[in-house]
Amino acid sequence: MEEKGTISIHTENIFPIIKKFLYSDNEIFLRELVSNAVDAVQKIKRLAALGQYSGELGNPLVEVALDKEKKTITISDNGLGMTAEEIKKYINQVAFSGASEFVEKFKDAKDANEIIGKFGLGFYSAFMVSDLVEIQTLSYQEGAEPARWVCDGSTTFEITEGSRTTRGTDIILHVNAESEEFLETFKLEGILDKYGKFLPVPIKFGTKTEQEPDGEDEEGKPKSKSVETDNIINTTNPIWTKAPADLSDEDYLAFYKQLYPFSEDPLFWIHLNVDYPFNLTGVLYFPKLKNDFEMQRNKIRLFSRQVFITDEVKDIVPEFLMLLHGVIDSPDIPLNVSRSFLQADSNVKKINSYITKKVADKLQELYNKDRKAYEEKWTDIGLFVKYGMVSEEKFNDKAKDFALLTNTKNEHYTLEEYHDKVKDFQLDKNGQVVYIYSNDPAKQDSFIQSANKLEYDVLLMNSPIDNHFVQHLEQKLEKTALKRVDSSVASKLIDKDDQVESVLTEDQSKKVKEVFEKAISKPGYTVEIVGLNPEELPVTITMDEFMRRMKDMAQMGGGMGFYGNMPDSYKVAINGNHKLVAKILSAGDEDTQAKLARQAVDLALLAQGMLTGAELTAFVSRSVELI
Ligand SMILES: Nc1ncnc2c1ncn2[C@@H]1O[C@H](COP(=O)(O)OP(=O)(O)OP(=O)(O)O)[C@@H](O)[C@H]1O
Repeated sequence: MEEKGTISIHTENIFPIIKKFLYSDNEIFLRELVSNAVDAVQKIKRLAALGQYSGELGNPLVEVALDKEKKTITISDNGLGMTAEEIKKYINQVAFSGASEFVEKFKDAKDANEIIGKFGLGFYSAFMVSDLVEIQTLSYQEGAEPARWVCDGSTTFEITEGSRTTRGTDIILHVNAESEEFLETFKLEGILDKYGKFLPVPIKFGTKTEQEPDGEDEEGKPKSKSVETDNIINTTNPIWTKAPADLSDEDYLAFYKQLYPFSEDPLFWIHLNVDYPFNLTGVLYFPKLKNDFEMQRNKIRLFSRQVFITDEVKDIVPEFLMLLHGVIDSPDIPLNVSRSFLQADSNVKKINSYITKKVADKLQELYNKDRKAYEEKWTDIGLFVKYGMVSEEKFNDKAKDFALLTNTKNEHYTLEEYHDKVKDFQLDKNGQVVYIYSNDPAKQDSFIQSANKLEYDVLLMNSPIDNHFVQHLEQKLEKTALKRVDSSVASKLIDKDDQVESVLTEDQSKKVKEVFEKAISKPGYTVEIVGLNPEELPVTITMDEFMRRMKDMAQMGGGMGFYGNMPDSYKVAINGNHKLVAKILSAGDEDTQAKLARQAVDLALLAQGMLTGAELTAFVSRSVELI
C-alpha cells in the first residue's frame, strides 16, 4: 500500500496561515489531540457494547509521551483506530471541507477557537507546533491493515503501510524549532492538567515512583519498596458526572478544595442536571465573598464532555452569578467554542435561564428549610440576590419572596414583613410609606440615633450593590419612597402633618440665619431655620436625597455627568427651638455669637466625619478656649 496525494484545498499552503493566526493559543493542540484519542477509546467501548466489536477491549488508556532527543510528542490511544480509507475520509477531506470558506474568513477571525471550531480543524492544530505529523494506526475492523500517514505541513500527504501491531492510534508530532517549549515535561503537564484533569479515560503521562508495602524486616517492622507506576493525570469520574443521591457533603467540599485549594469552604452548592431541551451537568458553589470581586470572577469552568474549554462563561452564566464557582459541562457546547458562537446560540440562552431558575429554587428551598441559617448567610447571599433582582426580571419575580432587608439592629425581614412593620408609623401625609436607610452606619450614627428616637426604623444598605437596590425597590414597591437617614433632619424625613413650629419671630430667625451664614462662610452651604423638637440637635448638616443620588450616579458613570460637575451642596438646618439658639440671640457681642455658631456647626460636621485638616485643628483650639 502506498499512496501520495494532495489534500483537497484551494490554497497553496494553509498551515502557515493556521500557525500565524493561532499562535497565541497554540497549546490547545494537545487538548484537540487528546480529546480525539479519548473519543476513539469511547467509540470502541460503544461498539463493543452494541455488539459490533467482539475483540479484547483492554484497559482504556490514552498516553502522552515526550521524547526530548527525537523532539517528538506522541499521543497514543487504544481506541478504534482508522483504516487507510478512513484516514483519507476523515483526515484528508473532512477537515478541509470548508477550506475555501476558511480562506475567505480567516482574516477576520479573532481567536483560534473560532477558526478551529468553524472548520473542524481539530486534528490540524497539530501543525501549530509541528514540522511533520505522522499517524500510525490500526483499525478494530477485521482484517484491517496498519496504516501510516505523514504530512509535512504542505498540502501533500503520504499514506503507506503502518507498523502498529495493536488496535489504536499514535499521533506523532515532530515539534518545530519555534515550539520547543512544548518539549518540557512541566509545560505538557501544565497543559494536561488544565484541559484534561477530568477526562473520562485515564491519561498517562510518564511514570511516578510510589512506595508499596514490602513485608517486614528482621525486627518485624513493615518495609516498603519503590515501584514505578503509570502517572495518570486525571480523575475519570468527577462528581458532576455522578448522581446527587450518591454524593455526600464531604464529596462536594472535597471537590471544591480540589478546584480552589486556597479558598474557604463555600456556603452551599447546586447540582445541575438536565437532559432536555439541552444537556447540562455541573455543580455550582456559592463562595464566601471577599471584597475583591474582580478576583473572584471567572471561576466557573466550562467543560464539554469532561474536556475543559474555558473559564470565560460570561454568556452562559447570567452576569449576576459570575461570582459563583464550580463547573458546567455541556456536550451541546462545541469544544471549540468562541465568544460569537455563545452569544448567538439559542441553547446557551436556555442554559442561562435554566441556571437562573435553579439558583432561585435553591435559595427558596434554603429559606423555607431553615430561616435562621439562611439569615446567617444573608450577608454573603444577599449580594447575589440583590444583584440578580436588579438585573434579571425573572429572577426578581422569584426572589421577592426570599430577599431580606436588614435593619441597623441586625434584624431581618422579607419585603412583605418589612412593609407591614413600618406601613403605619412611617407613612407621610401623601400616603407614601417611607423606608429610611443608612449606607454607612458608623458615619451616620447621630442621624440613626435621632431617627430611632422618633421610633423610625433604619435599614442597612451598605453593600456595594445597595445603591442600585435602593432604586430598584423604589421602582418595584408601590407608594414607597426610600430616604437616606442623613438626607434631612430626623423629624423631616417623613413629611407628616404634626410638624413642630419654630418659636422664633421672623426678625429673630433672620438674625440667627445671618449669624450662622457669617460663621460658615463656605460656598455650597445653605442655612435654614427649622422648627424641631428642642431635644433634637441644634445644627444638622444634610445633603438632599435627590441631589446626592444624582451625584452618586454620575460618579458610577450612570450618565448624570451634569450633576457630577456641580459643587457639593449642603443644607444646614438650625433648630430654632434649641436652647443654644436662644443663647446666641441673647449673647451681647457679635464675636461670641459667631464663636457659638461656628462651634455648633463644627460639632455637626464632626459628628458626620466631615471636619478635617485645619478646620479640625481650629475647632480643637476653640473648644479648649471655651472650656
Ligand atoms: N486518535 C484517533 N483515533 C481515531 N480516529 C481519529 C483520531 N483522531 C482523529 N480521528 C478521526 O479524524 C476525524 C477528524 O478529527 P478532527 O479533530 O480534525 O475533527 P473532529 O474531532 O471531528 O472535530 P473537532 O476536533 O473540530 O471537534 C475525527 O472525527 C475522527 O474520525
